[in-house]
Parts: sequence; C-alpha cells; structure tokens
Amino acid sequence: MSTEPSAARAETATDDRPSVPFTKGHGTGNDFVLVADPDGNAQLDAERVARVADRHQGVGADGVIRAVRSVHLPEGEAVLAEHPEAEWFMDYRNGDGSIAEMCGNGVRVFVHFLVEKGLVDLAPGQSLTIGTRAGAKTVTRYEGGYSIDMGPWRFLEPELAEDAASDAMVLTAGLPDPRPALSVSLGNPHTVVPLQSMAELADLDLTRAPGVDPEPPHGTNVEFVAAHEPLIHEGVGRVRMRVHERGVGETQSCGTGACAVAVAMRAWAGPEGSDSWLVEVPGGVLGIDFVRAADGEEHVVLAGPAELVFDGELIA
Ligand SMILES: N[C@@H](CCC[C@H](N)C(=O)O)C(=O)O
Repeated sequence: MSTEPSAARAETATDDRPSVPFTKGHGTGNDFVLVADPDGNAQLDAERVARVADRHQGVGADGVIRAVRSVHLPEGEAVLAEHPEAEWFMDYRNGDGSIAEMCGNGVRVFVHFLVEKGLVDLAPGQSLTIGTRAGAKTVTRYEGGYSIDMGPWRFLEPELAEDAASDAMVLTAGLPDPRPALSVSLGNPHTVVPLQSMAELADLDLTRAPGVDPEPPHGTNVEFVAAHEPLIHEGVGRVRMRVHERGVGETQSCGTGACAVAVAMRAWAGPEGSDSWLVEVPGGVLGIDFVRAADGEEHVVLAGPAELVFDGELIA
C-alpha cells in the first residue's frame, strides 16, 4: 500500500511539453492570450487552449491567438496566394478550444502585439495586411488604436433578410417572449436581436447560450442591442450591446459582433440610418463605418483600442 499522501498521488495538470512565453492583452475588455510562434512549432491544440483560457485553472481569456508566419499553415498559404504581403497570420481559437474564422478585437490586439514585440514596424498612419481564416485584413494604426478593413458583410440568409426584417427567433436569455433577429456574417456568424430599452438589455441573463431558431449550421454569436434616444445624433448612430459569443460565453466586447449590430441597425433604420456608428459594449466603445472600397464593394471598418497588460510563461 502506498504511504504517499493522497494529494501527492493525485493527477496534476502538468505535462512534459516545453514552456511557452505568452502575453496577455485585450481590446475593449475582450481578452486574449497571445503566443509568438514565427516558425509554426508551438503545440497549441484545442485541449491546451481550453486549459490556458480557463479563468480558474489557467491564465484566463476569451480566446488564444498564435502569431505565426503565413507560410507555416495551409490557410496562410491560401491568403499568400492573393496577398503575398500578408507575412503574419492570426491563428485564433475561442476559449473552449474551437477555431473561429475571425475576431475583430483580436486583430487589433494581434497587430499591437506584433508591433510591441518588434515583429513588425508600424508607425501611426501606416497600414499592415495580415492573414486570417476569413481572408486578408488590412489594419491601419492611429494614435490610440487600430482600424481594420473587415471587407464586405453579408446577410446569412439573404432571401429571408430581403426586407431587412428578421430571419430567426431568439429565445430565453431571460426574455419573456421569443424575439425576431437578423443574422449577419463578418466572416464569422452573428445573430442580432433588437431590444426595447436599455433596462431590458441590462436585465438579460447571458449565463447560458441563447436559443436561436433556426440555429445557423455552425452555431452563432448572439448580440442584443438597445438604441440611444435619438438613435442618430449629429450623423452618428449610437447603440449599446451585450453579446454571448460562440465558444466562449458572455464577453465584455466583440468586434465582429459590433459590426453585425451596425449592419442590422442600419438596415432596420431604413433611409434614416447612418454609415457611422458608435457601439457601446461593457468594456468600452467601438467605432464602425461603412465605406465604398477600391473594389467597388461596401466594406465595414472597425476601429478601437488595443492593450497588452502582462507577459508570462505557459508551463502547462
Ligand atoms: N470576440 C471576437 C469574435 C471571436 C470569435 C467568435 N466567438 C466566434 O466563434 O465566431 C471579435 O472581437 O470579433
């Protein structure tokens, strides 16, 4: 019989994988663990990501971002074929370890990380193109933040959304009745639900994923939005949102979600809608603009801050 105390015999979470330096950062409270992996050697699989992102037994984060040269992964090679300048790729995973196509706050924090770690030179006013699973994105640095050309948006169900009304119902989240919603893709899926008041927004229960019917095939991020009065002030639309993110839960902010909210609110507002929006999230404010791009299509531009808060080393 073993004489070791049972606590000493208990399985620990450590393994023999090499330790990995990391940086913690956030964009309007949407927080990430960032790892520089220029040559594509880091072992950051779904299980390790979920462990690192755990807020009780890990570092804690909404997502984990690996900064890898595009040549080292097939999705990066696909981006390089059309954008040879996209040297760096944002390999993004949600806190549960699942892969997401895109993360708007993540892109800003990722580029800030590349700049601060000396991996790229980017002065205010200059732009950098990076690779993501939703294609190449061009990011411009300004004093106090970064703006991202997110490219064109689209309705997830164009036929259903033709009259810009709704294409789904959202249930639960503490709401007394099912609410109509509109689903929008920014590379990743979003379902936007308009609410009647700021009080209704504040009272939501987002401790569990809201039910969406019909559920988009790969799941969805759900944004609840309430309008300021008046909605448009000096040409700018002003709303407040809360979000339940796919693969995470409620977060303090979601950049692609804020873009989806601007798309839906402008559609619902009709001719009175604006091409400029300020979206308040629990962790700050994001700016969204619709612009006609050189390719002749309408693009969404997301702007906001990015901060790095500490460095550490993953030992498990
Ligand atoms: N917070 C991000 C979005 C992250 C991905 C999302 N959870 C998904 O699964 O699509 C943002 O700022 O856009």
